[in-house]
Amino acid sequence: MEIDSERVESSLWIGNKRYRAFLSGWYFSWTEIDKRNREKKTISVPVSEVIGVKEGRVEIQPQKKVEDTDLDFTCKFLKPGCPGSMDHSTPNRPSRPHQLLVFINPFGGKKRGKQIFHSLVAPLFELAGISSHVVATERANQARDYILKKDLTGFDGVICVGGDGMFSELLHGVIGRTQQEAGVSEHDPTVMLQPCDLHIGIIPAGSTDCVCFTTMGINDPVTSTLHIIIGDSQPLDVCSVHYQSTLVRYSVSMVGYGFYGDVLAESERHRWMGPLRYDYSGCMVYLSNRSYPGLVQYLPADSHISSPRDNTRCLSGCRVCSESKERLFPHFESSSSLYSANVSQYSSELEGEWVTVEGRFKCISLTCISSSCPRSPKGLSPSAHLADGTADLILVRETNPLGFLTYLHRHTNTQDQFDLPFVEVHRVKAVRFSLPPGEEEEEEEEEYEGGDQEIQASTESVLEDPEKLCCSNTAGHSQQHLTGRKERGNVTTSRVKRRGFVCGPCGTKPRSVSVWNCDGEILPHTEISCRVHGQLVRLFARGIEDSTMP
Ligand SMILES: Nc1ncnc2c1ncn2[C@@H]1O[C@H](COP(=O)(O)OP(=O)(O)OP(=O)(O)O)[C@@H](O)[C@H]1O
Repeated sequence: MEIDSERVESSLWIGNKRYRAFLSGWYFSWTEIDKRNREKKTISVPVSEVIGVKEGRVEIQPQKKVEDTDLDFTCKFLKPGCPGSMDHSTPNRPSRPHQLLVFINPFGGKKRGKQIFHSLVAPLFELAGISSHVVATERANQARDYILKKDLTGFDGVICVGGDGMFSELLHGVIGRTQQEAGVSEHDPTVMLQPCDLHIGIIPAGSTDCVCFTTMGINDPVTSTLHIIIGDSQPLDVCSVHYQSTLVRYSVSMVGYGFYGDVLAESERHRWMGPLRYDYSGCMVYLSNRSYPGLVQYLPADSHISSPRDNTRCLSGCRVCSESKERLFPHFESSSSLYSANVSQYSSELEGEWVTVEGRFKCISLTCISSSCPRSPKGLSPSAHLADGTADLILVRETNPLGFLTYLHRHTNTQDQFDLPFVEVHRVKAVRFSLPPGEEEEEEEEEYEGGDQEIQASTESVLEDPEKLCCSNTAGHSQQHLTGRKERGNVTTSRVKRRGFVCGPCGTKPRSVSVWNCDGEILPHTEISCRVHGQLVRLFARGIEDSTMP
């Protein structure tokens, strides 16, 4: 073996073939040598993409097997060109995590969370020398509360093994904790939230896994694990949803009113059906052919930078996202913390002229990301960016059932869902929704003093009778309600007027007010405001690579 300060060289045998191997600071390469000492093909792997090296012959899958032989070693690496392997031009060298906090939802998706973690993820973590503290959740919101309250010293990231609901728990925990530590109020919609240093990793084990699919291009636990191990870092925009001056929830994938709100409300009534309930409820709500009056105000994003109809895709190393960093963090200075200190408390991102749109809508959706999933590979807004500080606002006006079906169907094929006369899409930085005059929510002063059980009970009563959804103030399970309750002793709840006549194929009463579906949770308020926080959190991900593009 030859050693100099730059590189190490040695001969190597793989099976009965001889190779010459080189190890430099950045790359590990091996070149096959034939019997006449001629060099053949070279394989080169960036050292940053080596998962781990162990003495002996080691197999991990389908079962762990170690053959302890003196002269052998096993090197596991990301195969070049595979999902997760690094494009050599990728500028930032990631720093690898050493210790991770893992939350497994044993009941998410097909209830395979524990099995997925122990058979596919844990052996790779072990090989990579990553230690993990594993918590199998016993109740909803346990992961969020753990992140908010426990000592997280030493952890380089938090991982969820579950679906979008579990991701949302981690999102709320990480953002909430970061703001608590920075002394920033989450409730003030004008304040610039502190970006979060603690990375979030997603091992898909849910029903939809939309956030994982949108940020990786694939729902595959091993690919996700490899991104975590090599410490990939993908910033992500987050939308905060407020009711008056109270934070209600954070959202990444969808805040939807009308059709999407009604489908969620309907599906909650049919939980016993399992995942089938979404298809069933989708049909029922579609057949009821509802539309709702609304007054939408939005703050447009700079249309010179990008547009939701520019036919681009946000891919790994996206130029729009990387150039947005300077705009979003003008006072950024590199330091131990990602964007620490010196950030102005108030964002200039909220400057500009608001645009107002009034009408009747089949649905209104706001999404920070494309929100793709295996059933809708292009997603709600195919050209949305992961980290440009904007969201796409999609307004689908009242139309005939066939027109709306065409709109829905185009999410599943290659046709442009925005190329329809009743659909408009805008790239925005903030949105406000209110009911037009005459349709307002009637405010009734009611003491909001419920505990968890009361929230649960009120939710259940609403689910028994979906009509209550339009007149009740169902609280979701968000941190904001729980923490907010302490601060606001006298928050008013709202009741909403509705019209009482029967129509529609499923015989339900048409309502003048729908509900908001915020990443799969029903919001307790109708008149909300939303604001996009650019690059607020970081995922162990790299964005979608060309090779994995859906
Ligand atoms: N032990 C538990 N018991 C009951 N609910 C739980 C538990 N752990 C987590 N949860 C809640 O279950 C909800 C759904 O879980 P998860 O998102 O993992 O799966 P899913 O709903 O099947 O997938 P998706 O959200 O992708 O559709 C989450 O909102 C989470 O808060």
